Amino acid sequence: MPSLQRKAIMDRALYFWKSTLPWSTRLKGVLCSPTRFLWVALMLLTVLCVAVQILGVTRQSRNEVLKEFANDKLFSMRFTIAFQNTLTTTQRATERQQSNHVPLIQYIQHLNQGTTLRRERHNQQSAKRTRNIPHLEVQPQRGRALSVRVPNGTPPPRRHVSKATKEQRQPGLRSQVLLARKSPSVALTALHLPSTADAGFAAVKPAAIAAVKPAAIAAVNPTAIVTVDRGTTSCRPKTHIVFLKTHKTASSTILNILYRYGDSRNLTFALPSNRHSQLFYPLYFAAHFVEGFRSKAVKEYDIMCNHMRFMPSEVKKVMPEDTFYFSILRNPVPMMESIFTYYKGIPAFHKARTLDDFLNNAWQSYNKSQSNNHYGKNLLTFDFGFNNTAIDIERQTNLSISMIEQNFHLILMSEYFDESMILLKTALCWSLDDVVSFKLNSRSNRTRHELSPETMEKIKEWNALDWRIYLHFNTTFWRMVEETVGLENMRLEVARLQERRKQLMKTCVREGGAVDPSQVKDSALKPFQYGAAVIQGYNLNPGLDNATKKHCQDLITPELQYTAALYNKQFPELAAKLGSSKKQPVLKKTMAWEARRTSERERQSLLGSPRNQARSAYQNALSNRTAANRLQNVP
Ligand SMILES: Nc1ncnc2c1ncn2[C@@H]1O[C@H](COP(=O)(O)OS(=O)(=O)O)[C@@H](OP(=O)(O)O)[C@H]1O
Repeated sequence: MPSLQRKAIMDRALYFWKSTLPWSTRLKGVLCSPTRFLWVALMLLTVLCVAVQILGVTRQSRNEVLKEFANDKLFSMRFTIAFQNTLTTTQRATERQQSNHVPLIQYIQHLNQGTTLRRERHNQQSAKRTRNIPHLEVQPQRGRALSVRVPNGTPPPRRHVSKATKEQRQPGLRSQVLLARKSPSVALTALHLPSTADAGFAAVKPAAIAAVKPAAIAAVNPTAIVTVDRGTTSCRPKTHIVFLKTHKTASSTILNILYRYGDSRNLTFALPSNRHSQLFYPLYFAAHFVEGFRSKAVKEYDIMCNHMRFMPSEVKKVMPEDTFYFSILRNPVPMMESIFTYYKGIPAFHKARTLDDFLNNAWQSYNKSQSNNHYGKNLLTFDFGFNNTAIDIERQTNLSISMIEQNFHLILMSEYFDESMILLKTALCWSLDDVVSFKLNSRSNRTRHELSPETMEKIKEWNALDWRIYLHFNTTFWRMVEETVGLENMRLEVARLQERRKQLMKTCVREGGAVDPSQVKDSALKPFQYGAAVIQGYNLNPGLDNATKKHCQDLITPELQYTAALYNKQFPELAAKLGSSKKQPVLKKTMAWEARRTSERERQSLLGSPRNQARSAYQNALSNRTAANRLQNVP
């Protein structure tokens, strides 16, 4: 290119460069131009895009790190934490006194979840660790009665107390019942079994107590109730009580004892809301199931005792910290026979003609997801809040026992009902009259069935969790008897209790005992009839003075009627509202429906007598369902 031409091009470029507007002027131009919004939008969009990109990259890299962490560490950490919570509750009993709620929810949820091998291994290790924890309060010693002297003004170690209770604030020596920590592993061979457990399940005679060999009891190292020397000061009756009402364990009779005690002293019951008779069983208990809890209408509850599926952290939200927790177990063999008759309508039992039929097929056909089938397997385990269909029996048993011992002060035995009442009155500092009762909710002999030894074995296998828990607490029960009341003293106390019951029965009851529902004259006193069972009731003697009549009537009032009466007493306004707007408290519809589905043919075969006798028994039972019964929930 000629140099002149090249110079001309350069001059033109220089001119163009010099003649263009400065940046600020150009920017001004852009911002003031009609398309300025477009430019601003484009700019913002660009910034946004860049920001999203940066965020994406950061997140991705963080996820990578977390995934790696979760794979390697988090899984085992979760269970370590869960078990550390358990260990902490055990180990740091003193610290727990400052805390209202033991962190048990995760633990129980964990127990109820399905298991993997990895979890199993970890759990076994943790269970072992739990077993090895020394107890902080009292170390039970073999063959020696335990006593702890509490000096003046020093609060004794307690399980659920964070602040000094009324009792503790009182100077002087007091009576306390403390739960000594024990090993959940049970020497099954050394257990004292009820002599009648496998042979007809008759009530145990007091003589059986004397037959208990202290050596057999001392061979295990179970939970022990430890009485604290009370010196000259008499103990103060406990009025803060939780009774976990298990099913078919004589729990309605205990409920009646608690109802009468609380009713006569105007104590406040933590009753189910909306005039239900149960605390929304089989759901896990939640604090808001209790009437007056959410609305804060009740300041303090004294007694909680209706059917529930136990959830300790929620119960503790409702009940005071110095609450006494107790429950009752029954030999799973006779218990299963009772359950099969009473809950004949549940899907698991529906097709089985007999209990043997059910047990022969249960391992293949039992469907745990069908509603109400929990009644058919390890019902005690279920009621205490654990997984009733767990596969690892050993592990689940150990954990259940451990948890029960951490949460309950006393576990009673249905087979030793009278002995249980003496233990209870000792633990609660009640009088003998406070624990006298008549047997409630018992079946007519017509609806009982003898079990063969083979069937008994099948039941133990099918309910292996309940069976082991029962064996364990049967042992601890006798250990408690020995260490708190003493065997000889127990025999005397039981005799006094039985004598008192006999007197009362003579005063109160017309036929001298329970009769079939068809013969109960006062419909308000007829017990609820359910499934294929014929539940007996009582008739009052005529001509009783008002005070005696009231006392006698309370003794024989069935659960549903008494619960409704207490609700009406505690919540008159709500009861009035429910009475007018909702005549029927919410029925457990599924259960009622399933009960109806049980065919008459099955009922007849269950009643076990000739066809016409069975039919008339069934018709009697049906015709005796009172209006009150129809309105209430299934117990
Ligand atoms: N005092 C005493 N001693 C021993 N056994 C007793 C006592 N009171 C009730 N029972 C028997 O307990 C069975 C009823 O249990 P529940 O009241 O817990 O049943 S329910 O879950 O509330 O429906 C029921 O058992 P079955 O008769 O075998 O069904 C009652 O007979």
